[in-house]
Amino acid sequence: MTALDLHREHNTGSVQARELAARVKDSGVEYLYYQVVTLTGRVIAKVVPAKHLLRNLEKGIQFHRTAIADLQTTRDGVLLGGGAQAAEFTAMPDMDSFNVLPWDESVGSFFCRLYEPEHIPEIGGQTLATDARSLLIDTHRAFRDETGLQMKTGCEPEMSWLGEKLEVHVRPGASPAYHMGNLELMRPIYKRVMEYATAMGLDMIEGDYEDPGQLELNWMFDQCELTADRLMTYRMICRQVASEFGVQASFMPKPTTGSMGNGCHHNFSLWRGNHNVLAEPGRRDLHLTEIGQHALGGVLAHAPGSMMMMASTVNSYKRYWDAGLFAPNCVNWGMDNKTCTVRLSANGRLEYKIPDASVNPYLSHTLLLAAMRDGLRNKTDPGAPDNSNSIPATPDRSRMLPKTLGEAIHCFDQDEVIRSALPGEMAALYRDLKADEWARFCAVVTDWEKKMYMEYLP
Ligand SMILES: NC(=O)CC[C@H](N)C(=O)O
Repeated sequence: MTALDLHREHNTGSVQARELAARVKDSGVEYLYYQVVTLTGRVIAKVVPAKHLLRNLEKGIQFHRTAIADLQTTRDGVLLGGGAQAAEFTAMPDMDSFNVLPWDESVGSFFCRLYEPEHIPEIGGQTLATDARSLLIDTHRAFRDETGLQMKTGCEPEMSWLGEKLEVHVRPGASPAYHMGNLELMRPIYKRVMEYATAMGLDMIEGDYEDPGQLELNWMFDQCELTADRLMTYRMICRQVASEFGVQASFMPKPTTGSMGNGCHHNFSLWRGNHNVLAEPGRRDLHLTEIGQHALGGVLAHAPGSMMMMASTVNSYKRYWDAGLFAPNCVNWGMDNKTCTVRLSANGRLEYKIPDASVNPYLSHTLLLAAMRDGLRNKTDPGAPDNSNSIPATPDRSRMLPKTLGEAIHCFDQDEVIRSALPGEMAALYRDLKADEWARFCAVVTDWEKKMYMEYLP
């Protein structure tokens, strides 16, 4: 049986399938979005009238891959799906991802997993090698099988809301963070986002205003694959709310020079059943168990190698250059130390601060699992916690994180554990996309250069 057969069997034969069909029928949903997340974290979709649900659960939805550069697969260097072969791929809906759009309850949605179509010899019915969402689900399952542990995470997406009416005055030398007046300015927006998010299954827990226009809203931590889906849903909600209010919602990692960047810190913990193995039960002083230290050791050892995916755009790196604005720039960890790459933020919870708001959460979580598995296997020592209370402007070279996308590509190439955490074709495609992005950026003459050099006379 292929992976596609198994998915189909589940979508057609199970009690869940019958219940879902009844639920969709009763819900008044008339249209369904079949959503696919691409390698660079875009959501693409097809819409189908809901009366075809049973057919779609069985046969899936076909997408023409040549139109989707960030999902392309090749075989022996030849584009699969190009030319005469024109192989579409099959997107199979995950039934438990069903949701209804709160802003138009006649529309429902699913997230899908992707498969090679059945007629392609040898690989027909296998998972599409470039499907990061499937990769996370499979990697987490393998991690559980090997270690007996599962990863729970909570993401902290920061983002910028831009619009004339949202501009705030910042007194020179002061920070607008937590300012009540600023939060009030955002009230209609955060209320609408939280209303939609709650309706779509996110258990909202808190929110705050940070730098000008920057809002962070959090929801409850959960299994890592659910958190990843919810981050995608959250971004879609923000886009919708922005259009309702005529403003712009941006997840750009560093929208303004000199202001804080938009991070997306990942808080993670490891669980055996109901027990969080990062902490000793009942112990109150801040501590990290031996198993937690090994997992952390892996995360730190592979932080440079995974940065191409954690901070995946040219712009991402501007966040780390501004020492003092709480984005890390070297490989270190600390006990409740906000300047570090990983912070033990509470007993049982590690906060990984490299990922930014544009991250593909399926890739970031996959790489966290791969790095932790390596740390657990090798009992990697994370070193002593860093007690210094500032981000070094010039960190010790041996502990430096890559400071450009170009350097991050190089670090990825050097890290066998991280490269092999992705199927070969996915690693190659992602690297190509990023190398192309970096090369195109390097060729652009910026305003900064013009200001610096246009008038320069020796
Ligand atoms: N609240 C904070 O710790 C700020 C984080 C910071 N905005 C970042 O880029 O990661």
